[in-house]
Amino acid sequence: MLIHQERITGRSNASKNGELAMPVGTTLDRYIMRRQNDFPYATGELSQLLRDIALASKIVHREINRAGLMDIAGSAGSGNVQGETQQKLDVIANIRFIRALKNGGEVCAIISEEDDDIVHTGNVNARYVVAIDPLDGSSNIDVNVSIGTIFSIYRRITPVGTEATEADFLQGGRCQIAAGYILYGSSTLLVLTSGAGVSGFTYDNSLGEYILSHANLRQPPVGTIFSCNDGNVEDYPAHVQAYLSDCRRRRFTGRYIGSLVADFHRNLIKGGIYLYPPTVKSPNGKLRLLYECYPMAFIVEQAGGRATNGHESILDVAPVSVHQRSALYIGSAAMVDEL
Ligand SMILES: O=P(O)(O)OC[C@H]1O[C@](O)(COP(=O)(O)O)[C@@H](O)[C@@H]1O
Ligand SMILES: [Mg+2]
Ligand SMILES: [Mg+2]
Repeated sequence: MLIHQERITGRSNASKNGELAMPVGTTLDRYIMRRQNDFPYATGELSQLLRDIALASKIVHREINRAGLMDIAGSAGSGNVQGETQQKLDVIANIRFIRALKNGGEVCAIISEEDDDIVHTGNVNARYVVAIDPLDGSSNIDVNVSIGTIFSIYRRITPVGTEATEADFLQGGRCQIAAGYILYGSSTLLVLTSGAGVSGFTYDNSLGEYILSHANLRQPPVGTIFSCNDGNVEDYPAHVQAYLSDCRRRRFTGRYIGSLVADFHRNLIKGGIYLYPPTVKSPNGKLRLLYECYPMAFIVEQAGGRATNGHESILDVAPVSVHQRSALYIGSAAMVDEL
């Protein structure tokens, strides 16, 4: 069975970049089914996997909305492999996504920001693995600022029926079958790609459904927004500092929410660049290659933007360990090229 057959992309009445022209207002479920029907050999496993992620995100959406009412704000008192203090919602989101993927049956193993090692789901006959950042923007949880979830899906390379290994996760950014993020902001939005364009679905609380609201998202090639933690600028490489002072000279707008998903999404819609260069504290960059950089790079390239670590496209960076970090410069093509 050809991998590409599993991708949820349309070819019959595809728009210019292969993204099937689905009318705004289509439910995520119907969108997934329409894609699947375009591939005679599709088994529905990837479709079900995406539904499982959507389901878990609806539960996390609910938990986030009620966080202030139910003692789930603040630190969980535990740390993760990154040496970061886990927030209670980091742990809750992690449990929710892992449980949904385990019960869904389509995923054999998971790499999560919140777990040191591979989480084996017990579904050894499943053909997909998922790398996930269950809660992105943890520093913003308690202050009611937009946060997110980021995920990346691969087809396993180890034999079905056996336990997955790190090799299944270290295939490289261009082997992602699908990737996406959920933005828990003023509305909850699921943004998704599977290699033929990018679509966004807004969660309608009253229906409990994700509805296609942003068909065929394209990032403006130029923008006037730059997003970085200004407090770290002294650490940045000289050329990055020069680029930022040039942005200021040109009276570009500095916007930094401190949640990658939220900063990325704003720049995807309006045009702009997000930068997290190496710093003294994070000499290899702060963001994690497998479940932050790769999925966002897949999405941005599908939307016409660019992502680099300063030397090469993020999707070409060789993966060597499951929690490895990378510098990230991502956004409007002309701005990243200029940098
Ligand atoms: O506080 P800093 O150093 O600016 O870092 C903020 C960045 O770190 C992150 O919070 C890292 O992600 P997590 O919250 O998932 O650990 C990004 O979302 C954000 O862009
Ligand atoms: Mg993150
Ligand atoms: Mg996180």
